[in-house]
Amino acid sequence: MAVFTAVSLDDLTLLLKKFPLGNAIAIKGISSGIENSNFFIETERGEYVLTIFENLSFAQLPFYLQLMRHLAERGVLVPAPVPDESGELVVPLHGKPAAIVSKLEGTSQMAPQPVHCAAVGAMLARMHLAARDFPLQQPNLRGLDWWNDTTPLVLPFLDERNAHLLRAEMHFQSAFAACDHYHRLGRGPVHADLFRNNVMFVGERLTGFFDFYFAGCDTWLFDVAVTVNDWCIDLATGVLDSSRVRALLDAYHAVRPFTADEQAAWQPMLRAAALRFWLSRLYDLYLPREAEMLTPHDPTHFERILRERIATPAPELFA
Ligand SMILES: Nc1ncnc2c1ncn2[C@@H]1O[C@H](COP(=O)(O)OP(=O)(O)O)[C@@H](O)[C@H]1O
Ligand SMILES: N[C@@H](CCOP(=O)(O)O)C(=O)O
Repeated sequence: MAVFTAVSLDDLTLLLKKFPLGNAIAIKGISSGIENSNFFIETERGEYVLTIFENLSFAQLPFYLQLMRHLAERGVLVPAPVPDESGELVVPLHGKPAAIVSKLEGTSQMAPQPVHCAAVGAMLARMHLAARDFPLQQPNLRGLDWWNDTTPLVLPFLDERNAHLLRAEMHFQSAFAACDHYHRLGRGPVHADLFRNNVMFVGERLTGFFDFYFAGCDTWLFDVAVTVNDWCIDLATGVLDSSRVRALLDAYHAVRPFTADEQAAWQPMLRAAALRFWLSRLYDLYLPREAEMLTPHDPTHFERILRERIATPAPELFA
């Protein structure tokens, strides 16, 4: 269930009067997704995706939609937002913010091979470079400040072993974020949630990244670590698969070469990326929002990955 706000063909017909897309032909709710109400829409100009934002406000949305537009204009494969007749990317629909973006071809590749990981690594590096001159600023809202705020909220729900892991990792990550080479890491707008379900492929051809609603400004290496921790692991154990890791990192490095500071920060960053999703999954499990309608993701998956990243030396970032 992922259509929280219903939209009829009549509603769409009215909405499209403000867009250069011709008349509405069809609308179909999309059943996957957990945050927003999404619809495939067919218009006289082609197929698009309509999103009603259930939790983000009008004020928060320009960062995400302008970033997608900025990237699309620079040839990065992301959905391009469609402006209405007055140039607005975000419009009201049933009292909530809504946007129309281009529909990506293809489906998610949930069992990626090295060839898919290489395509993701190269596009991620292109994205980081293309966003360097993006003028809007927003921090990663799921960064260290959020971890500091969230840790005391989830600690009471944890057994002693996990509470110890969380406290120790927060201590480690606070020290890491304060060290010199952390501050020398390249940074800019990052996707911050580039999991398998947020990338489309047709066969081995990557057709786009989507779901930019956790994007923010952070280190590029954090984005690489989030991506590797999902694309390059054995899902049952969290152990990194060396051929997929190599394919993703080498393809990234060929577009935006990693630095020595990034090499030094790589293992702590893989831990940071695991901690971020362990914490958000714990928070969603133990402190669900009132409107939450779906089964939360399993936090133990990222607890396992975090323990694994602490115990096992990280693969070389580059040769
Ligand atoms: N631009 C797009 N092109 C094609 N499909 C899309 C696009 N945006 C979303 N989708 C489809 O909608 C589903 C839910 O989108 P998602 O952004 O993950 O929702 P949520 O933000 O609610 O988690 C995706 O799994 C994908 O199938
Ligand atoms: N990738 C996150 C959850 C975010 O969900 P999405 O469907 O919006 O990508 C996780 O796995 O915890």
